[in-house]
Amino acid sequence: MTTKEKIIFATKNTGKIKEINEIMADSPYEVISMEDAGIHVTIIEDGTSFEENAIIKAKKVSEVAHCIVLADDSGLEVDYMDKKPGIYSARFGGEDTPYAIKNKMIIDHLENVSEALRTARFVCVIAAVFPDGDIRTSRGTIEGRIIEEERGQNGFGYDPIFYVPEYNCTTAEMDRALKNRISHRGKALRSMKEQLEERKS
Ligand SMILES: O=c1[nH]c(=O)c2ncn([C@@H]3O[C@H](COP(=O)(O)OP(=O)(O)OP(=O)(O)O)[C@@H](O)[C@H]3O)c2[nH]1
Ligand SMILES: [Mg+2]
Repeated sequence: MTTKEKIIFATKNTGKIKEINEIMADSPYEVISMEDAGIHVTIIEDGTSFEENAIIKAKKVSEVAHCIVLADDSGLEVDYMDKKPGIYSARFGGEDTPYAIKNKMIIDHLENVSEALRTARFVCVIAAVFPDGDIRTSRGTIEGRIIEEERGQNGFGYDPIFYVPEYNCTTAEMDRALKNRISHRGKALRSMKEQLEERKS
């Protein structure tokens, strides 16, 4: 039996952990959450881009880990809101505010805005920090638009209001495998998997 190389994922978001485990299931790595690795550090996300924040998270955990550390910084860019909430997506409307209310705030911002102007995208940047200090990043996006009411129960966060025209449904209405195949996180993580393999060879 070959043992898989351990990777720690520096996130506290259970929605992300679920998707990351699904996307990394067929990889030669065993992905462990920060919590399962017994790492409890406070991370201040004071970067000005997804890239900076992803690196801040991975570096912070890397200080107390002895293996590759990955981190995900992601968010929703709504074009009509000047790409907000963007890197502030988790904090938009208050960190502990339920997503039903956050989603309603975005819907209200876009009241009477025509379909053509309701474009948005999810962005995900994955950072890897290696034990030797090397740093890599990868980015994935998915384009869609904000609809006028929540639809669907899957996924997390803003998924119920993020409609993907090609599939005629929101990312909360998609089955998990489809979301992982086409999502910002799926794309960024698969590209990171390739970088991890390249670095090995
Ligand atoms: O509906 C969604 N479907 C997604 O697929 C998705 N990906 C990101 N987001 C939003 O962007 C924030 C990330 O902020 P974020 O990268 O700082 O993560 P976080 O604070 O939740 O956890 P951590 O990884 O920092 O510990 C999240 O909380 C969500 O609001 C998503 N919403
Ligand atoms: Mg965060």
